[in-house]
Amino acid sequence: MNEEFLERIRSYIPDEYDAFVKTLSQPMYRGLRIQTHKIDPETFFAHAGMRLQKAPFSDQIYYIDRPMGHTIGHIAGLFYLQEPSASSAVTALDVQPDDTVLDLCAAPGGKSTQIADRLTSGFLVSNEISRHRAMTLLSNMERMGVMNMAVTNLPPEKLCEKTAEAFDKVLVDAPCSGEGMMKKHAEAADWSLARVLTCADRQKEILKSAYRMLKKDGTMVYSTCTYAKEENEEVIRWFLAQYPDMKLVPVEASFGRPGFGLSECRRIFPMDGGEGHFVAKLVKTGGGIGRLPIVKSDRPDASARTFIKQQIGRLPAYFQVKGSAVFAMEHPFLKLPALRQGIYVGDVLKNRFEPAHAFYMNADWIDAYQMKAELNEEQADAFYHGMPVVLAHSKGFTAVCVNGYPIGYGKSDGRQIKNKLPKGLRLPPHSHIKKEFR
Ligand SMILES: C[S@@+](CC[C@H](N)C(=O)[O-])C[C@H]1O[C@@H](n2cnc3c(N)ncnc32)[C@H](O)[C@@H]1O
Repeated sequence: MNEEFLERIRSYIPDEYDAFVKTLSQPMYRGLRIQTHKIDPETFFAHAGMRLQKAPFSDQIYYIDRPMGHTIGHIAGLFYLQEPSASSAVTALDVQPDDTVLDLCAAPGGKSTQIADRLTSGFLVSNEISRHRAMTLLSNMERMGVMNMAVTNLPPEKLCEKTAEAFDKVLVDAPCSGEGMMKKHAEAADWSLARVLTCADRQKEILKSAYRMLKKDGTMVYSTCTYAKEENEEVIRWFLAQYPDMKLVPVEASFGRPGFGLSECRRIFPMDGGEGHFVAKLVKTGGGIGRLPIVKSDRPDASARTFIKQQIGRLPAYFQVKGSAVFAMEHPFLKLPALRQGIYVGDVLKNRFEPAHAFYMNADWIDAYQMKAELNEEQADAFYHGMPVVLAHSKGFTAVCVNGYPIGYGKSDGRQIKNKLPKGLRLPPHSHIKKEFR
């Protein structure tokens, strides 16, 4: 481990330095956050046949001691695997069900899916500057079944041209030197002060745009997964000096410990039960109140409307049609260049409608799907390898479920269900769905 880095940690927490060093040779904390829009914790634990120990950073985050990807629960979007202390930032944001929220640095989506789990009539814009990472963000939003959202792939300064003062809540989970993730990422172990300072400059630039997008009386949370003061308290001090109408308020939480010299903030070290996070909460006392740029709803082709009514018994309030593709949600669509808005319902093709995988993953429609084929573990494993499933079922498109939770969809001919799982989501031949958390 880099000596200069360790010396800095010693200067931060002299009394706990030995305890900190000891944590560096221990395994990383792993967390599992239940997506309550899909499943309540009691039902989840009943299916899992076990209990997990709660972590202190948010309501639904638990410790796990083994990898939990490739399990049915994960594939169905019943939970998100998240470093436990990373869930602290959204706790501090205190999202209300009808909030309009911006997650400015959102990929791969741990905090965005956590925010979405707090919203009902509200709306989430999840932005990610890197195209590649934005695609991962989108696939996680689909897996977790988030509907009232836009995934954008814009530099913050471009996004704020379209959405000035439009958000009640803004999360800036800033790119950082990642000192708290050194055990996980080799590049974070390649520590240098120059890198810390470069990150601090970038964080300040991002905050300038974040400020512009926050409404008067809106709340901003700034977070990092690094211990460096230059990227944490010093960035906040700079921000408060630049924008006197931003007021630092206490993160009212029992996790972690106060920031260095800024007691309103929280710092989490590995001795506090997570790999490491910094969280600051600010309120904007000046400025104005803007609006999201909304567009009129489209009217999709009759084949799409008939299909949706058959499948979920009603029509969502808003649609967008782009070429053959139909998207839906319960919030108006935005005039914004986005990778995705709403749920991708499917495509109007010649004489028929072809649904999309995302249509069947919607967290809000789990009880609404009229066609559900229930698979056992063996059938689910075959399905996830792209195979057809031999199962008597009424003809037509159907959600394919385990314990009532969709993991994808297929088309039944009465005796067999043709597999419609997108190729990119299929498991390689030699790996298998793990039996736990089904
Ligand atoms: C700490 S990660 C975000 C993690 C995410 N919030 C989560 O919970 O899954 C920071 C993100 O900021 C993005 N980023 C990098 N440079 C940026 C910039 N100049 N403006 C905005 N975002 C940037 C990175 O690509 C990265 O995905």
